[in-house]
Amino acid sequence: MKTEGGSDAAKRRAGERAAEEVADGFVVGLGTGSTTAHAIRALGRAVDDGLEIRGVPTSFQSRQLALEVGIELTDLDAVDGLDLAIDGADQVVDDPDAAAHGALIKGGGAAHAREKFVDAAADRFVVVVDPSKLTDRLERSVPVAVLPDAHTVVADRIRDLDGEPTLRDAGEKDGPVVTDSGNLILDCAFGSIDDPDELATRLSRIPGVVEHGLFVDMADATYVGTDDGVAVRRY
Ligand SMILES: O=C[C@H](O)[C@H](O)[C@H](O)COP(=O)(O)O
Repeated sequence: MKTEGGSDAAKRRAGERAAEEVADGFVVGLGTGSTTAHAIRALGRAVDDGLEIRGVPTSFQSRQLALEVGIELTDLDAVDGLDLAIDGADQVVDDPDAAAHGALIKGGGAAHAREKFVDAAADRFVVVVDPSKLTDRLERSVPVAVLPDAHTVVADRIRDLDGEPTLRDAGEKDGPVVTDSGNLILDCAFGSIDDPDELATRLSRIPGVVEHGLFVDMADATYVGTDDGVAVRRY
C-alpha cells in the first residue's frame, strides 16, 4: 500500500469523515490508497455496529481490505448505480478562481482506470486527502494505463504532446508494474498543466491508452484532513 507523504492522522480524519456520510442501504464505491483505507476501516466498524451496505471495490487492494473488515461486496453490473464513492487523490487543484478547481491527478497506486468508472457511476464522489495533496496547478506526472503491446507507440504520442513518459518499474520485482487489469503504466511528466481538461481529451484520443489519471469535473467534494480537523471543499 502506498503511504508516503502527508500525516496519517490527517488521512484518517479525512477518510473517517467521508465514511460518516454512508447511510443504511447505500452502495458505496471503495477507492484505493492509504487515505481511503481509513474510510474502509471506519465502514467496517460501522458494519459491525449494524450498518447495512454493499461496496464496489476499485482494486485488488480495496477488495481485500473490505473483505477483511466485513463489508459485503458487489459488482458494478449487479447494481443500478452507486450512492457514494470515496476515493483518494495524488493532487487536487485548490483554487476557487481556477477553471480546474477540484480537478485531480490519480493513479499513484496504478488503480485509476477502475477508480474512474466506479467514481463516475456514483451519485456523489467524495475525495479524501491530506493537505500535502492540495495545489494551485496540477504538476505531478500523469499516470497513463496502456495496453502492454502499445507502450512504445503511446510513449511516442505522449512526446508529441510535449510530455516525458517513463514506464513505471515494479521496483523489487524485475519488470514493469502490471495493473489489476493487466495493463502497463506510463508516468507522463507535462510540467505545470495549463488546461487539464484539454490534456485529458488529448490523452483519451491516443490509440492504446486504456485510461489516464486526470479526473476533471468529476468530484463533488474534497475532504481535507488536517492535524486537528477536516476542511470541506464543495464543487
Ligand atoms: O491508484 C491509486 C489511487 O488513485 C489513490 O487513490 C491515490 O494514489 C491516492 O493514494 P493515497 O491516499 O495513498 O495517497
